[in-house]
Amino acid sequence: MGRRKKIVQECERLMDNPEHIRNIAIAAHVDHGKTTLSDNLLAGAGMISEDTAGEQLAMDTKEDEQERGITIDAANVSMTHEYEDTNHLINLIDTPGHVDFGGDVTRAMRAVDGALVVVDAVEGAMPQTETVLRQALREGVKPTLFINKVDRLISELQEGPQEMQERLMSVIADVNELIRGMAENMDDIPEDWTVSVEDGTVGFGSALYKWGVSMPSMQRTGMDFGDIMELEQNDKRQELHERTPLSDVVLDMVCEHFPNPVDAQPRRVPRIWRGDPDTELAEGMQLVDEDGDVVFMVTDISMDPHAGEIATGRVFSGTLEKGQELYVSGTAGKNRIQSVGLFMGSEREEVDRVPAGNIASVTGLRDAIAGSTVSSVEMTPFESIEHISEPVITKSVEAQNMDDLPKLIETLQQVAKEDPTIQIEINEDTGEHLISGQGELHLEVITQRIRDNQGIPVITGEPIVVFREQPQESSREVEGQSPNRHNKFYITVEPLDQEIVDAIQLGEVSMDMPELERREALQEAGMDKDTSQNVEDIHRTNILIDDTKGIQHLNETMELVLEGLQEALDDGPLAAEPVQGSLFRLHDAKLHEDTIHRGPAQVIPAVRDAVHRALIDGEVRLLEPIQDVRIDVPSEHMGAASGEIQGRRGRVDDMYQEGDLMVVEGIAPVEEMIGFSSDIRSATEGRASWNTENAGFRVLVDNLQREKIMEIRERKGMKLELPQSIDYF
Ligand SMILES: Nc1nc2c(ncn2[C@@H]2O[C@H](COP(=O)(O)OP(=O)(O)OP(=O)(O)O)[C@@H](O)[C@H]2O)c(=O)[nH]1
Repeated sequence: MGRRKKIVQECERLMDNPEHIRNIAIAAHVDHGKTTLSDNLLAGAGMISEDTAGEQLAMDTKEDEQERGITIDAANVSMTHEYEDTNHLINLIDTPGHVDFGGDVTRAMRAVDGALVVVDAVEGAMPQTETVLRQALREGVKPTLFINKVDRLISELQEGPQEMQERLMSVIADVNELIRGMAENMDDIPEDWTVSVEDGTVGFGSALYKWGVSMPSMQRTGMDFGDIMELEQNDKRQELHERTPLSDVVLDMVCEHFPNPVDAQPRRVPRIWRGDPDTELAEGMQLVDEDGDVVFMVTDISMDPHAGEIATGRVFSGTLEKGQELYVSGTAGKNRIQSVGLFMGSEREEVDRVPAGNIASVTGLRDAIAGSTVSSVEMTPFESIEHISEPVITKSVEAQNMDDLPKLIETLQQVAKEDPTIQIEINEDTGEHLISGQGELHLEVITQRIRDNQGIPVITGEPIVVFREQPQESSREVEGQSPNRHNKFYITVEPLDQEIVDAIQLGEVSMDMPELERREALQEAGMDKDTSQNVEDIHRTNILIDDTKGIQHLNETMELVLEGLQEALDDGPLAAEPVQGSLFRLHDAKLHEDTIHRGPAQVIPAVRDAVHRALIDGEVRLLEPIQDVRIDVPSEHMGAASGEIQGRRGRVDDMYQEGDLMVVEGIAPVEEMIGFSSDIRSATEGRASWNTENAGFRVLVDNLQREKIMEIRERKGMKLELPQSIDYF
């Protein structure tokens, strides 16, 4: 029997014993070495050869990932590891580090109970380190730390023991400060989730040279830091690897410090599922009961040329088997499982069954999307997976040949299914479709995959940024009238407090939650009690409050009112961009006695009209997406680097020295950052490394408002005039 088959068999044997399972993700800032580390673990588990680990990048399976040298899709692998004389099953997900693919990280966290956060010893904790820690904690996933590239401190930077120790301690202190800050507001996160060398939740080493150490490993092998420095300095890396192999150190840490599903699920389930806790179904999830009802959360959808669409995710209860007919949340009817499997890096191995507590990949769930709840009985779905960042950039895609149009539409629908951080607008009339995503690279990768993998020649437009509209002040009460003049709505708007906007964005407040819970969450975010009791709708990050009393027929008309509100908010009054962060109050309404005269054709335009008028009266402005920018450069290029931010309508907030480099930090509009990569490279002779992170939306400066609004209106084929009563620019 082949080695691989043996590993699969061993995995199957261990799947029924949740105490010996660990579901983990490896996450980090881009280029800190996750994929090289994962390769080491695969080699340690005997799945790829020791020699090629780190060169082969077994987890970056797609051609474009190998070409670009970065991870784009999260990849799964199941492996076994012997710890304290017991074999353990480890289901591991390697996640992308580039900010554009953050959606994959968020989804991966739903499937796992532990996150190994990798930090580059030289660069230290970086913006993406903070983001992945936040993503982990929000899902109730326990972090541990691996400080990578320690070889560089020794061989390249030639640091002495004292200096090196100080640097490593400061990385640990930074990571702990982040964890403490985030966990402060999360009641169910245990206090001891900070990491420390002493308790073995921190490892150090070099993924490239395949060695690693931790306090327990040093005690076991008898090696200390002095031995390591000596071997590394004398280029005896092979010996170092043999005496203290990275994979053993990390996998021991995983088995010792990450919770198994039996420990994790009772804590995690209440955080991610709001169904009735006193049911058999809930009990099945709490106990990781393989004989319970099937509950499977899909965290990833991918396409396999042979097997078709594969849904990967976490089995929280019951056992997945071929032939089962399962409900898929948000869709009618059931889907039938065609096959059940495990991922072994790029390849999927079919197995007979996958019980609770494991990560499974199944085919046949044609209605599932990333985020679906799949179950044997109808149930409250899991909380939706909140993505930290909204799409900020859009590109149009058109098929070069009209004959390809149906295939292109199908492919775009598939893309939307696989990646919820993408938004797709399909326009069958013009054939010009819009893809919105997290950044230039995100869209580039998707369009390239449509071209290369699907073989559809497409024409793409220039990337354009996504805007928002928001009122800046409280409006007066305005009236909106129906075309037949028999129905009237009286509305005001005011800007919504940022704290409430954040709570909506983080999923802490939603219309899906029980009313009492929602009220409390809103009050906690600063809303007064009366207002919180009258919330009628939350759409995007806008709230409608019903302040009316005893108006006849309003209840039965409310659905149409909400439809009008939502339409008005999806296409704001300035440039038909989405409205955000506003609070509307319905003060009064006059409705016609007869239903016939207060149908959709009357009520929807009346409300839409009132909403837009209120926004205009509330000094609505265009908002543009901005990014935090951090550039690391040698000091002689510091001026050029800060110039690159300032020259883009940006602002430099801080400049300081870190090691032998200068760090320039600031913010700049996403629109101006298009093309930044090549400009910064040439401005600094390729010596800069940089990182950008989406940082929400900001009001566009006044002197660009009119110009930008007109530009967008023209692009959308709207009338080239400002909406009535906007004469204040
Ligand atoms: N010197 C040194 N280089 C390393 C080490 N680990 C990784 N690298 C190098 O760092 C670069 C990035 O490594 P990857 O493993 O691709 O990093 P990653 O975090 O997976 O990157 P993304 O998946 O793109 O986010 C590669 O050139 C590696 O060879 C290490 O321990 N020491």
